[in-house]
Amino acid sequence: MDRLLVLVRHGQSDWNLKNLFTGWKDPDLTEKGVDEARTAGRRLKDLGLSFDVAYTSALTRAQNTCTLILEELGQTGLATVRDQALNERDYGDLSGLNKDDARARWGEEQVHVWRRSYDVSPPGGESLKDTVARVLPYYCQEILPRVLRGERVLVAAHGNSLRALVMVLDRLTPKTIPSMELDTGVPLVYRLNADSTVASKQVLAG
Ligand SMILES: O=C(O)[C@@H](CO)OP(=O)(O)O
Repeated sequence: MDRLLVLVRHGQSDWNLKNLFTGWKDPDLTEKGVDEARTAGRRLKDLGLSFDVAYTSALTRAQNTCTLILEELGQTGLATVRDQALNERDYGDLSGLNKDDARARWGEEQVHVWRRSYDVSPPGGESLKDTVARVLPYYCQEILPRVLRGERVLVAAHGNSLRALVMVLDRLTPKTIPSMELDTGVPLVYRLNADSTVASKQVLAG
């Protein structure tokens, strides 16, 4: 049985381009982001992949990425579940601030800790650990059972909500997760074993 799970971070957003902390704010894709989403769809199609269900967040940039991928696959109208459990990590008081301005104000090191550490939360926001605690139950209850039944599942979400999932799938640790980056619009193609561990992983980068 092909237990297929594809994770893809949304294409470039307007606030990615402007270098702003985004979190639960809701900017749309840039033109480049639209291209990245379409390219992701074409790469999946070139592999001969298609899906039985798609999951995305409650945020526009992920939803539109999902729609564009499905268009490229000729699967417009596929059953798609939108849930805020898959939203980006909430950046709290940092949301809307420029990342370079934040570095100038609080220092490179502190900003890196807020962005990439496992358990340090930005003021008013979620740490990656908090994000794992939100995303993982949703994955285990809603997504994983479908994959294990042999449904082919696409998840279009966000840098940090997907880092939370990849951390679990790839068995990364609080020490190794800080160096793990996800590029916009690059699908991660996982095949799972019956016990939900990873059988294979393919990164569909250029
Ligand atoms: O701003 C954000 O919400 C995220 C993703 O774009 O940024 P970072 O890579 O700094 O976690």
